[in-house]
Amino acid sequence: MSDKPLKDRVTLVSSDMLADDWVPLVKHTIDYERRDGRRERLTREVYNRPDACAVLPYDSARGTVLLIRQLRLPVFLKGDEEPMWEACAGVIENEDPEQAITREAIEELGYQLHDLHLVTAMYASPASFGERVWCYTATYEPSDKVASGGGASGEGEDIEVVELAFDNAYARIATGEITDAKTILLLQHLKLSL
Ligand SMILES: Nc1nc2c(ncn2[C@@H]2O[C@H](COP(=O)(O)OP(=O)(O)O[C@H]3O[C@H](CO)[C@@H](O)[C@H](O)[C@@H]3O)[C@@H](O)[C@H]2O)c(=O)[nH]1
Ligand SMILES: [Mg+2]
Repeated sequence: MSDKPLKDRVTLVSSDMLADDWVPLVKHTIDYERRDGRRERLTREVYNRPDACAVLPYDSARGTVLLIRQLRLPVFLKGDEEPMWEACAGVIENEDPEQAITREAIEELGYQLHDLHLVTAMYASPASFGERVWCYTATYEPSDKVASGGGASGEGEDIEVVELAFDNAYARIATGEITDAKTILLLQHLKLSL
């Protein structure tokens, strides 16, 4: 078996743009040297979504968390027709991840959060997306509500903010109601840290 590092076994041959509307979808052709030394030519399609951030806010005095619900079209089209349960999340624009999640929390939840804690920066679906999601927990209390939340209606966002007892939210993983990976990760992280 080869002990060459991966970077010396991958050669980019070509990159063809298949779509470039919302974000680019690019078909890459590479020459790949397998671990056994054999060479092969592969194609892989990469959907270049930007990095993102997500947050699970927790009020320890009341034992509650804030989640959101909204339409996610790929999920809806697969037949999961209830609004998706998720942690507040958004794309990182020209800002650092903490600034991004602070902004998203005000836009989507209507809350100014405190004690941001980075749990992990994960690749949610690495076969097709280079997108890395910076996942945070945070604290909040009722007096931190500073805006209406709900997302940017001008951009088609229609976000329902739901406050739940943590145990109620956590139980919805087992029932199959909560299926979003970053949300499950954050709820499980909080469960382990309580
Ligand atoms: N025109 C157009 N607009 C889009 C499209 N996809 C998303 N948008 C708009 O782009 C904005 C993105 O909102 P954000 O809050 O920044 O991102 P998000 O949709 O919540 O996505 C976040 O969560 C996803 C699920 O975990 C992540 O995949 C994503 O990277 C990000 O973290 C929304 O206004 C949405 O309407 C599209 O294909 N076309
Ligand atoms: Mg969002």
